[in-house]
Amino acid sequence: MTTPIIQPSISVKTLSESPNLKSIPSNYVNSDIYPFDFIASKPHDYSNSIPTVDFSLLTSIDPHQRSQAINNLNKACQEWGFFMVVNHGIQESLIKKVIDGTQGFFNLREEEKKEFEGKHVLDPIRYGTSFNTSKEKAFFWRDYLKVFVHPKFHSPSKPDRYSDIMWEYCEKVREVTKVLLGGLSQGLGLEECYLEKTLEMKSGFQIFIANYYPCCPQPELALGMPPHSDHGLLTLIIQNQVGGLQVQHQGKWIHVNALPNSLLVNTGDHLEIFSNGKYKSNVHKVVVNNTSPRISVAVAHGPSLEAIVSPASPLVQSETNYIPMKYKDYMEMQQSNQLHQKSILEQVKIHRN
Ligand SMILES: O=C(O)CCC(=O)C(=O)O
Ligand SMILES: [Fe+2]
Repeated sequence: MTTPIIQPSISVKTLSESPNLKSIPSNYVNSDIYPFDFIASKPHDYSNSIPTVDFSLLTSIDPHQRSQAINNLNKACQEWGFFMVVNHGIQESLIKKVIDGTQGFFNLREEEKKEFEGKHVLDPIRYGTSFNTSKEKAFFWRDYLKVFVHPKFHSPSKPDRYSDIMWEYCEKVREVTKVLLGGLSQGLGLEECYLEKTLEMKSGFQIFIANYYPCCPQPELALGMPPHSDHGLLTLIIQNQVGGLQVQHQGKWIHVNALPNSLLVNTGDHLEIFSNGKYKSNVHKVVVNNTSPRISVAVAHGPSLEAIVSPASPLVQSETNYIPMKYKDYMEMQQSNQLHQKSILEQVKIHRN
């Protein structure tokens, strides 16, 4: 049994707090859209096999250690498109502040959060629910806050100190990303700074995405986020202690059991394009539960919004596999449509038979 349709403009946090909510409104039911056991099935728990990248080895002055770390990173991106970074040097206390500040934001009154609603997908601050309610048949059990933080830093004015915390965290996470991208550039057989220069990373786009997935009375019918890949190059994710992220690997869904204090990293569509298909963007989804709200903060890093991205020329021997496109246009297209698998990447992919 499900409750009748409610207006999509209400946040799922507010909805989940309605007294005696025993079932979800029918317009949040995703189980009709996805195959029967897609949401409720127990995911494979191969968490132990998820690749781990030791960041301290990647920055080691010992060339042997560094080259082993690059091989490891290269393998993780080729085989999974997903890995966990440990020893990254971002303090646990800062990560906690980001999560607590995010909780503080979502705890604001609905009218206060609505001040940050945003009207267009390219508005630098955008609070909302689901992914794109104007295009979706069924909504997702997720509220979000999306903020453009680089090259120009924006932030919501509430709650107190959230802006400072966001700024400090985004600077640090951008530094970590820079090192990872340098390693990946070398993993592709290019110079360490090749990717950074070609994609104009000095004015690279960085977006802070805070996600709130409240407790859900029927988690077997709802989805936090549908299967999708991210735009951009690398997305770095932190979460409260609550799991829910699942990544696709060799056709199976793997539940991500995050190592304490690790950064979870997804490869995005533009890394796939830039590498001419060597590093496939990862498909992931988020499931919800009925015991604890989940908070995650995903910071996505892409080229400059003005960069026209195509496969790196040294990697194109005879065939380019992707049509060049301005990153800004790609992002706008992704954000204005339904989020579904790799549907946007498919539009620039060249299929040969
Ligand atoms: O909540 C998560 O762990 C992942 C969120 C996500 O996939 C996204 O914001 O693109
Ligand atoms: Fe994602």
